[in-house]
Amino acid sequence: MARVGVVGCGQMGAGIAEVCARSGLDVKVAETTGEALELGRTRLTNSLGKAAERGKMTEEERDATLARLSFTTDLGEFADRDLVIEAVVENEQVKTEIFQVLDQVVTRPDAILASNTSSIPLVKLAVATSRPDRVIGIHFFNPAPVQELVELIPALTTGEETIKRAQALVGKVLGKHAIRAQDRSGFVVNALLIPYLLSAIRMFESGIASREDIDNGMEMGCAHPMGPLKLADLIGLDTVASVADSMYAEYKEPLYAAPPLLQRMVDAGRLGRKTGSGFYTY
Ligand SMILES: CC(=O)CC(=O)SCCNC(=O)CCNC(=O)[C@H](O)C(C)(C)COP(=O)(O)OP(=O)(O)OC[C@H]1O[C@@H](n2cnc3c(N)ncnc32)[C@H](O)[C@@H]1OP(=O)(O)O
Ligand SMILES: NC(=O)C1=CN([C@@H]2O[C@H](COP(=O)(O)OP(=O)(O)OC[C@H]3O[C@@H](n4cnc5c(N)ncnc54)[C@H](OP(=O)(O)O)[C@@H]3O)[C@@H](O)[C@H]2O)C=CC1
Repeated sequence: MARVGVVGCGQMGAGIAEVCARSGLDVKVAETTGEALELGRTRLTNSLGKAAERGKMTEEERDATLARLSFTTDLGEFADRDLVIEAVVENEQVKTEIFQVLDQVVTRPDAILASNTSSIPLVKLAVATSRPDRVIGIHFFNPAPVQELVELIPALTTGEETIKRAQALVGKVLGKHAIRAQDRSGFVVNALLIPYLLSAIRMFESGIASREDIDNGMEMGCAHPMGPLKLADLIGLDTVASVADSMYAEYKEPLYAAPPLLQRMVDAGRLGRKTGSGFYTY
């Protein structure tokens, strides 16, 4: 799998593209507009600069990584890709439409179409294509260049060969640790993490403690690298709400229901770090 396509260059798309290019793969990244592409390119270049500054790679390696990356606003340029990883907004309709387009444009018969979705059932994306045996969830964690884990989520339709190839890519090529989960909304990590984040938001909303005390509680009391409200801001409050909605739709359990404050913050465009304001100001 030498040629990879990444759709979406937001925080996850940029991180996934960086991870793949750092592992020696030829990576093409697609965004909808030139403006979004420039933002994504800057995000990626800054992250590589930080990696070089922190001694995670040499300046030569950084430049070689950048040389393996190309950018486009035309998904038609993905014809020769061996693997495409979709990382656009957590919206089933948008993702389904992208899978339909990818199915048309990616011409290699053995090419795999993967999604970085956090919660949308993979089978829904698989059946939108003519190759449901070659669709799989490859779910990275934020920030992708730093977190070691990747969840592999085969849909009911995914073939064994696709699972084997995805597993080899994640472990041998990208050097990440893969865990397998069934195609149930939230998989392993978000099924545990999202109710925790929602509980913290409910705790804040009901005035039990300040945002700082909630976050310090989990950072200093449980050695989490960041407290739940800071983490929700890192993930993006729109994404947290969408993941909660998908999980609520799947399980109908109150613990997955997005609290009103989360919904109002999304309505207000306070999405966390990516918009400069969420539970904190950045
Ligand atoms: C929603 C979903 O579907 C799933 C999800 O992703 S849920 C979210 C999962 N993510 C988390 O839980 C994040 C929790 N937070 C953390 O892990 C940390 O706070 C953090 C990594 C985000 C930032 O940590 P920090 O210590 O404040 O930042 P920073 O010092 O810049 O970086 C931490 C390490 O990563 C390295 N790093 C940072 N950027 C890097 C890059 N682009 N490339 C390589 N390494 C990098 C740093 O060098 C540092 O490594 P050392 O400890 O060896 O020096
Ligand atoms: N945030 C996180 O911590 C994690 C998120 N995920 C998953 O990764 C995916 C992306 O999340 P994240 O990167 O955080 O979100 P962001 O909001 O940072 O980025 C989403 C990107 O998708 C782009 N986009 C939207 N529609 C299209 C389209 N039709 N074609 C191409 N690009 C498009 C957006 O561009 P524009 O701004 O121009 O609309 C934006 O750049 C989601 O499925 C999410 O659930 C998985 C793991 C962790």
